[in-house]
Amino acid sequence: MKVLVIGGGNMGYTYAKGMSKSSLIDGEILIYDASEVQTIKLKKKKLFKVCNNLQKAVEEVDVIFLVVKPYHAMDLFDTMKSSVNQSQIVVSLMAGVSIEAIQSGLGINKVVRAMPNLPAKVGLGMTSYTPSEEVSRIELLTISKLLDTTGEAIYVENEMFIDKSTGISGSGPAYVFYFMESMMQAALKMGFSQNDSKVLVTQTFEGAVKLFKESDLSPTGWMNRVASKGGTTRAALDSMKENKVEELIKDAAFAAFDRAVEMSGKY
Ligand SMILES: NC(=O)C1=CN([C@@H]2O[C@H](COP(=O)(O)OP(=O)(O)OC[C@H]3O[C@@H](n4cnc5c(N)ncnc54)[C@H](O)[C@@H]3O)[C@@H](O)[C@H]2O)C=CC1
Ligand SMILES: O=C(O)[C@@H]1CCC=N1
Repeated sequence: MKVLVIGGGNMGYTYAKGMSKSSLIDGEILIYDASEVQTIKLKKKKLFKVCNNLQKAVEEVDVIFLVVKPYHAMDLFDTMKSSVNQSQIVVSLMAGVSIEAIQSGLGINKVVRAMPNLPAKVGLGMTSYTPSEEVSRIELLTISKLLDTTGEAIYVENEMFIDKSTGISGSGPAYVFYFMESMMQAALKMGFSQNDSKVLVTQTFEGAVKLFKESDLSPTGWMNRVASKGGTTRAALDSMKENKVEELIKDAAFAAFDRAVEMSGKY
């Protein structure tokens, strides 16, 4: 199977790199980026066949990944439209661009919409995906195997769940970094060095995630294991409760979901 990735930035490069290890790929992954600077950078990596002619590249492949920013989608569709064909599968990693917009923009039917996340860079990505009805089961299985190369991939029932997973896993790494930054700032304020603050916080996150993954205990169950009655953790958790931190985090995730829905109406 021949695969072309369009848009070789953060996500496009990461997914192309992950997929290039897959035995499903016939030869090298083709990659195209509209920016000359990015094209030079991609060529230096020597991992893919970097293309200069988009139309020619589109005609050569079975599967096309769209990994440009949503606001570049329409221009890209106009450039590609005359080169795509009905047997090709188009996989979009773009937030907030609907399957219908892709089908009508390109004049094709087989579309898989997916929501990736940045930890795919280290093989720990989380991708959700959903197909248009014209994609067969076998074709979907193939696409899911490609997405699996970057971490975990789950099928979701419909596009609303793609927008929902944008609010949880797509944007989610930024919420985790926000929490990490806040804890690092607290550590610095207490007098720890930059380096010690980083180590204290990173190891705490990594350890907590590993504990959680390796057991059936809920997050509340684990919180109760850390917190002693009348102790330090309870003081912190009470402070978070009083400040309604849980509500604020939920609001943030819904703000991202709402924005994804709003964008889908726009593009
Ligand atoms: N960065 C993230 O954490 C996540 C990003 N996404 C989605 O991934 C998509 C790409 O995001 P990033 O990789 O972060 O952006 P990016 O800006 O790093 O990469 C986009 C690339 O597309 C290229 N480009 C622009 N117009 C083009 C065209 N017409 N043809 C070919 N290449 C073109 C740009 O030169 C750039 O290298 C977005 O649609 C975003 O919604 C989804 C989930 C997470
Ligand atoms: O912020 C964005 O729009 C993209 C989608 C999810 C993460 N980054």
